[in-house]
Amino acid sequence: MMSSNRFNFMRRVLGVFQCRGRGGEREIRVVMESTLRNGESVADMEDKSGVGGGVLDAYGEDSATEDQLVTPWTVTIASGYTLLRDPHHNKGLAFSEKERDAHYIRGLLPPSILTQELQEKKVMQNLRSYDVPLHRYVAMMDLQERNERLFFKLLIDNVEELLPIVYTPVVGEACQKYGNVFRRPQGLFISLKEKGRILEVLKNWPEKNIQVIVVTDGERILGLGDLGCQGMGIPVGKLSLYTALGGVRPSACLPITLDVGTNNQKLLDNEFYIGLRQKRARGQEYYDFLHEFMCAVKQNYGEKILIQFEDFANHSAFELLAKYRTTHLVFNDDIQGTAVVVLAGVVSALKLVGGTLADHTFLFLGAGEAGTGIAELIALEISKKTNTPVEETRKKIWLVDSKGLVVSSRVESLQHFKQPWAHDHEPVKELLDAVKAIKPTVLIGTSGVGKTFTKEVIEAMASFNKKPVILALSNPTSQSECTAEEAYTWSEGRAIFASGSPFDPVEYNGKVFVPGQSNNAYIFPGLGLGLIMSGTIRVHEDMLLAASEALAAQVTEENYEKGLIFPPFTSIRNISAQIAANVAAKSYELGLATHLPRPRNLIKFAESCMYSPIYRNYL
Ligand SMILES: NC(=O)C1=CN([C@@H]2O[C@H](COP(=O)(O)OP(=O)(O)OC[C@H]3O[C@@H](n4cnc5c(N)ncnc54)[C@H](OP(=O)(O)O)[C@@H]3O)[C@@H](O)[C@H]2O)C=CC1
Ligand SMILES: CC(=O)C(=O)O
Ligand SMILES: [Mg+2]
Repeated sequence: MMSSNRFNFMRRVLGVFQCRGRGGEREIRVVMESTLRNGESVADMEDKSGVGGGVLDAYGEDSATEDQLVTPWTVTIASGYTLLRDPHHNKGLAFSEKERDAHYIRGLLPPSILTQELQEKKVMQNLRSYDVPLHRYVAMMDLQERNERLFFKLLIDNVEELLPIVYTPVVGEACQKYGNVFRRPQGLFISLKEKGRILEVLKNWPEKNIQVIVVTDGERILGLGDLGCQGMGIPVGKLSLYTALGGVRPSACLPITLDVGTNNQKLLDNEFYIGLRQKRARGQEYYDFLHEFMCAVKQNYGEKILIQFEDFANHSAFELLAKYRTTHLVFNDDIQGTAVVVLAGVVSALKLVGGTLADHTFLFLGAGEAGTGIAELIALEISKKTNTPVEETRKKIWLVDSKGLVVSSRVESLQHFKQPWAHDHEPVKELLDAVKAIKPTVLIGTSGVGKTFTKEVIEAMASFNKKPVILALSNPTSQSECTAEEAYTWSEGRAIFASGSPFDPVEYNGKVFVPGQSNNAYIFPGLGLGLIMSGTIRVHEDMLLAASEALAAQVTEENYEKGLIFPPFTSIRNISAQIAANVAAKSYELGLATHLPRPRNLIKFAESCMYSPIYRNYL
């Protein structure tokens, strides 16, 4: 039944496009015909989706019933100079002779025709010639604004080299200097000035079929603090990873910065600051503004729009997540995405250090979003695996904040998210003393403060652990609790180390150690794809555990031999497909998926959803 519906749907699409006979539409017709010509059965087609840029009921015409009103959209075709200026369609020197004639671009380009591969080689060569990392960032942003497919091809093919540019650490510097590097809008800026008109502002964004929003209010950008409106670099960077690492179509991604002011006086005094020049709105004014935003997003894009909260300060992050998790498809990357990646890393580390999760003792420096988020997911996983109440499994997890060890005598003055971690213990002020008192097997840095894992701290960890697990998660590199070199040297080459921002391999005593990157970038692209492709309406904690399991399963013997607890980013698209499939499977199991019927092979389905950056041929 479904097979013939899908088949009819395709026939109908063909009919519409043929009778209109417009160039841009003929392109879609060809895609459809070649799909059918590949000899795949109609049943195979059910395992494919339009999420990745193929077939979508973009204008709602196909899903509308006969008595519903639809907007009579017309498609205008970009040609000539406009085509060269349109980043979605521009191919630069890769336009063929035929395309140059058909689209009125002859003479607007020099005569040479390059392949996409040669263009890629040229851009990489140019990028590598810049010594200043920020210049590479600006060059990448320029490319994204000029030729989107080439940008994503570069990012996908050179992920380990370019991730540190478009993402941490360089994106951190870009945010600090965003006023200087800002060129063209890459997302929506919604400020307090737009209060009461947020829906109207959303409608100004040119793309209509948005599937994922990454939103920040800029108050805790990486470990760099309040960068106000200049935090925009983060949603832009995260969403470029949604496409490059997770295969979500770029046109379905919308970066948003909510500008509610900043308490960063340096920015307020900076003549190039791009945001509102006022102190942050707090309390009712802030939450009313956020509520208007959340309602407007749902009204404009529907129930299944995924909203990723990013780099909010913890005093709003926990509250927003708690408030909207039951009414919207939301997840907080810093609390939940980080937890998923770290749980996967710790589970893989067990292969190297032995024991089960329940056998280990965890100590965190930093009891905020990342710290308590990770702690809670580890406690939940142990609880599920050992059938022990989570109140019990929390007892082997300890946290240190800026005032020292989180203990029961402090409970009255602790923020609510720290309270479950206030165990009975005498007060301990310093991390080193806490390490000596608790004797953790796993030490995790989520403080946002660099250089806090001192020589003494690492040596103490190495004194009672054969293989201490040390995760310095704070970003960017300047805020990392220690460097890879410090971890390996001070532990005499015994540490199992990973960090939030990348470090180069380290040679110690004639052996090369390859540090892993423990970053939520492993998770949110695949998790998001899994939610989108299954039409999931709410995020459930079991989906987080499913994502974590999928990531841990991707670590190979070869990786372990190098001391790695994460697979390399070079296989991230495959990893994302596995994560997406596991997440979607859980969603179907929980009855939270609306894309029905459930595709039989979820991995194949995830792969078929993924955006490809290869140029299309224009007729
Ligand atoms: N690798 C990854 O994937 C991710 C990394 N991160 C990084 O983690 C860091 C923290 O983020 P997040 O948890 O959201 O931030 P929060 O602000 O929510 O938490 C920071 C925590 O660190 C504590 N802290 C601050 N200074 C010190 C200090 N000198 N000694 C001990 N504790 C201290 C704070 O204590 P108090 O509560 O007393 O103020 C707070 O508990 C950032 O650098 C961020 O980039 C975040 C998400 C993902
Ligand atoms: C990686 C990330 O989300 C952070 O540092 O905030
Ligand atoms: Mg973040």
